Parts: sequence; structure tokens; C-alpha cells
Amino acid sequence: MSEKAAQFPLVDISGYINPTSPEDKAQVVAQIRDAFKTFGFFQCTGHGVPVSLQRAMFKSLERFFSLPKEEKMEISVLKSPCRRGYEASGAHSRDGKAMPDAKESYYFCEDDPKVEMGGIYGPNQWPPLPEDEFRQPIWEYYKKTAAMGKLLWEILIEGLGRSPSTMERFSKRPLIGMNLLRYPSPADTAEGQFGLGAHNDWGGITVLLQEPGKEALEIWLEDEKEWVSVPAVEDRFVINCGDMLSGWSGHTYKSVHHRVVNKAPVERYSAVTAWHGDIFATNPFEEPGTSKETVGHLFVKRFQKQLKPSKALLAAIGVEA
Ligand SMILES: O=C(O)CCC(=O)C(=O)O
Ligand SMILES: [Fe+2]
Repeated sequence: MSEKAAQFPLVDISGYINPTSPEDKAQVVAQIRDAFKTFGFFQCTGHGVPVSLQRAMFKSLERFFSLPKEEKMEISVLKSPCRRGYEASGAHSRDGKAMPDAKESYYFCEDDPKVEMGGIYGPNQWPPLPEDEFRQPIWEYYKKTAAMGKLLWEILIEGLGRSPSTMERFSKRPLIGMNLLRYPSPADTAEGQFGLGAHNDWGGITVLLQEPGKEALEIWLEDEKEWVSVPAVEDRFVINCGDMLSGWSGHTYKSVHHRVVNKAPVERYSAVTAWHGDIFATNPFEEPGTSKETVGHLFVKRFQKQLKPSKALLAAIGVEA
């Protein structure tokens, strides 16, 4: 591990979840605020997500990606009005001249029976695997990490002096997406191709779990002008700050620039749960009514090209076509 990586913030949040004194909570709030101010991310322990569930999630994820390509393509994102399901390696292209990412992925959100809001809400596409070998452990993991995302927003809101009760209006019907990711080995990755090219997450909080022992996530350090690997340790989540959260905090919290380079001689897995907030909610760091910009506005702006939103959806969200 590099000297820099050894200094990356590591926060045990158990003192916030089960405090024995008010100081316990205040300490976690201050540590997370400092980590997001300096780095825009931190490594998290004491979160209460059982290791057995983390392992079961990785097993299920591996089972899914081991299915034949034709079976995975049966639940392609292209078949979903909500853009949920499987996306093959190389399908995700970036702006400019960069090569498409080597990753393959499976994406899902809250499972609603009906397609609503132009596909922001609706049903998932589940793979044809036995319930207890995929959907059940993956869903349990999703629910636990979603709860963690919400708790971390609450802590960050408190960190800037706002009441934690602000979360009531911010979390009415939150957008929470989960992406399971597989990165091929370097031998199966083209020259100049990244597992996932350099980017900032668009929205709120990202709760990421790397496959233990396979370092691949790299963070850009602007002062040092270098990419540094984030240790991949069992039971240690990586929490990232996205652009919406950063902007709404007046850039007090930094959005972290990162990419994925698989250095293991074999494939590498990770899981990402992203917690963004209710689509009609405005900046939780301000008094309601201060600004009209909502989670939905920023979401549609960022994904306009992929979403191809209908006039009806734009009108419902309050964005001009
Ligand atoms: O796989 C990883 O370690 C990071 C994934 C990521 O940055 C993303 O999905 O936005
Ligand atoms: Fe990311």
C-alpha cells in the first residue's frame, strides 16, 4: 500500500448507530465531515452489514456473471423501459475518444410493479436463477446498504449544522440504484481500455464494496496529481460523494474523481449502491423554498442522452423540454 493510501480516512460509524454518549455521535459526524471536505470519500467500518451477507452477495454476483452471454442478454437493459438489467462489456461508451469501459454490469432499483415517471420507477428484470441463489441475498444486501446510504446522508446533513429531521422530506420516495460489476482480467482487457474510465458519480452517496484483496479502485489526488489505489479489504465499504451532494453543500464536500483499473490476474467484482434522495426534493442543506432545483432536475440533466425523456416526464419533473 502506498504512503498516501495508508492515510485515507477510515471511519467506524458504530458510535453513531449505537451511541453510549452524545459525544459518540458527534465524533462520527465530525470525522465524516472532515473526510468529505478533504478527500470526498472515506472507508467505512462498524456499519452493521454482516460479513456473511457481503460474501453471499459476491457469490450471487459471480453466479450471475457466469451465466452464458445469451442468457444474460435475455435481460438486457435495452429490453427494459426502466433501463434496468444487464449491460455487456464494451456497451458503455464515454464521451470523446476514450475506449468503451471493459466492465459488464447488472443494474436494478426499488421494484415497483408499474412503470411510472417515464421509467424512473418500475419493475426490475431478474435473472433466471433460484431465488435463494440470487434475488434473496442480493435484495437483502440492497436493503441494508440502502439504509446505510440514508444514514450517511443524515450524518452529512448534521455535519453542516442542519437538523437530521430534514431527511423526512428528502427521503419520501428516494432514488436508490444498485449496480453489480464484473471487470475482466487485464489479459481480457484491450490496450488503453479501462475497467471503468475516470469519472465523478453524478448524485448523492455511493456505498461501494470491492471484492476483498483485489485492488482496482483508484482515486485522483489533485494536489499530488496522481492516481492512488484504495485498499480492497473485507468488511470495509468505500463511501463516495457525488456531484449533486457536493454542489448542494456549496462544494464543502468534495466530489471524488475515480476510475477502475483491475490489476489482479483474474476478473474482479464490486457492488455499488447509490442513494440519491426523493426526485422532488430540493437541497437539504437549505431551507425549503430557497431554490427550486430538485434531485429529479439534476438526474434528468445528467442522463438526458441515455434517458431520452418524454415531454410528459419532463413536465412531471418540472424541466423545460
Ligand atoms: O468498481 C468500483 O470499484 C467502482 C465503481 C464505480 O465507480 C461506479 O460504479 O461508479
Ligand atoms: Fe463511480
